[in-house]
Amino acid sequence: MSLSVTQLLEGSGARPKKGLGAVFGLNSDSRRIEPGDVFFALPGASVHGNQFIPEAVRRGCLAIVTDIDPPGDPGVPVIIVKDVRAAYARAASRVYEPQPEITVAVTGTNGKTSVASFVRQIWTHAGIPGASIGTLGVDTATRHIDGALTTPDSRTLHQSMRALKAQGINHVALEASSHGLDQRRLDGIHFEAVAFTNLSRDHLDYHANMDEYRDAKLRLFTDLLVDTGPAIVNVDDPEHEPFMFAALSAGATLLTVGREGAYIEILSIQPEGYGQRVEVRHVGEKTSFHLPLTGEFQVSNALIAAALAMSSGVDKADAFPALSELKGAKGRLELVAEHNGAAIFIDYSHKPVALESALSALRPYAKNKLRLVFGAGGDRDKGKRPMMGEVAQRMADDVIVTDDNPRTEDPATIRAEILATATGAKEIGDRKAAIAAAVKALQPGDVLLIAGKGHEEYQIVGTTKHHFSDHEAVAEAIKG
Ligand SMILES: CC(=O)N[C@H]1[C@@H](OP(=O)(O)OP(=O)(O)OC[C@H]2O[C@@H](n3ccc(=O)[nH]c3=O)[C@H](O)[C@@H]2O)O[C@H](CO)[C@@H](O)[C@@H]1O[C@H](C)C(=O)N[C@@H](C)C(=O)N[C@H](CCC(=O)O)C(=O)O
Ligand SMILES: Nc1ncnc2c1ncn2[C@@H]1O[C@H](COP(=O)(O)OP(=O)(O)OP(=O)(O)O)[C@@H](O)[C@H]1O
Ligand SMILES: N[C@H](CCC[C@H](N)C(=O)O)C(=O)O
Ligand SMILES: [Mg+2]
Repeated sequence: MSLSVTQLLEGSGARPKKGLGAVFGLNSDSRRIEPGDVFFALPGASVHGNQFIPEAVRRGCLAIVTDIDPPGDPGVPVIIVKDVRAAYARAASRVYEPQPEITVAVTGTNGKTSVASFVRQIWTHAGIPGASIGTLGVDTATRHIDGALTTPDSRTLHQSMRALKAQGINHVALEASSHGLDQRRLDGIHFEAVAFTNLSRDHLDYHANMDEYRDAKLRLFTDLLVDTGPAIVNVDDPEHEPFMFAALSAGATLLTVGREGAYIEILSIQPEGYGQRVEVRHVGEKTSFHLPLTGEFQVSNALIAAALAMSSGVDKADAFPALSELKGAKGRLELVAEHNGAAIFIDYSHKPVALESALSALRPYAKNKLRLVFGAGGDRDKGKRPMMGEVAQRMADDVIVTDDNPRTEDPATIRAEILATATGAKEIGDRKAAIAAAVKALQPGDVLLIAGKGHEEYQIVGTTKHHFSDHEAVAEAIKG
């Protein structure tokens, strides 16, 4: 379908001159402009896209949309809008039509990937073809495509969604990251239902403080939900109130979930093997089910997912039974092997509260020692490092501090920042060697947690991405 620039920018406040040709496509990266595209020059974290206007023009862009007057005369029409990131997102949703009609989104510091995956699995169980988009990439019941960001760039996102629609998929569950919300990557979507899992420290390298981090996440509730749509809030999280009030003031239908939940109330949780038996009350009616996942936090994730699924077309009669069939997202407290009478788990905890949740979930299974191998990513929030060291020191019996993705930082400095609080830990920088040493040390009754990289199949050192998989490192260590 071809659009005019006016149609592309509807709602942005701009009044483009008449007579511009039909838009071929759009891009915010000058290096990828094709003839007939509109170039959206965005205010970036490091540079302003206006710098790249000459390149975009050279490559044949039809017009430029930006938020401040660019220097000189670029030679093509320039359209100034107030919020160019939001305009870009809305334009992408129009250019890549048709889009799936039912979209839901989850935000929060931990649990987004798990919830999005669970919603997709519940839809599938109920006979609804669905997809999840987030940290893992784009997933349907039968296909997986790797992704780069948790919340993709608007253009990539809407292209992926159009491809899903073409496969007959009308239901999509999305992860809304704070970067994604702050950068308006999702502003082309009106969500059918939204959810909040929890809030704790993360990304303070990007957001100035916790208030700004929270405000970015609140946008999902205040700006992106359809009128009166369901807003699901985990009321067991100490930070839930602002989300509850945001939902109410936005006129949303508030659905609370948790031990204190009114929509889904958790009545009891009992361990059943590595899984758990859960009893809940859903709108007055009691239901019990086996959740085949380790960790109480997964109960919260599963129930939030059930609430999102029931808010987007799934019957209660299908939603709760589906929870007994859930598969954990890859590398989310995943039992990967049993060796010498010990259990080995891989988990994506790379934030203090996530690490704490994972260790406390595993403690009951450690008849002997609870062992931990972990590190912290470079070029990311440095404040997380001593906090994670403190959690490790307090909650694990044996700790090896190793490398995560050092990126452009000195790996030894990152380790030292963790070791400052994990004073009893050993240090083995090479992650493969650290995993081998931890596996070798396993005694019957031990539990080993390898934290931080979860599903990742790479390690970023400097700016190079090397192949690396915790799963493979464990398998090799077991083989000896
Ligand atoms: C800090 C951050 O979020 N950066 C994202 C942001 O880039 P930016 O605005 O900083 O870009 P910039 O380099 O300043 O450039 C400004 C503009 O000039 C354009 N440009 C640049 C160079 C050029 O030659 N020509 C050109 O047109 C750029 O395309 C951009 O539009 O917008 C880009 C396009 O959407 C993203 O790819 C990029 O993600 C980077 C790669 C990234 O690593 N982001 C991470 C931190 C992130 O977003 N993580 C979250 C949370 C993860 C989680 O908790 O799960 C995520 O959603 O993944
Ligand atoms: N509800 C929860 N409460 C506390 N910790 C959790 C919760 N859900 C998951 N975790 C922890 O956080 C880790 C990441 O989980 P998940 O990938 O589902 O979250 P996410 O929000 O998508 O994270 P990211 O922002 O890194 O993509 C898990 O491996 C686990 O350690
Ligand atoms: N989306 C997150 C992932 C972190 C994963 C961890 N392994 C690390 O490299 O810090 C980020 O980019 O901050
Ligand atoms: Mg995620």
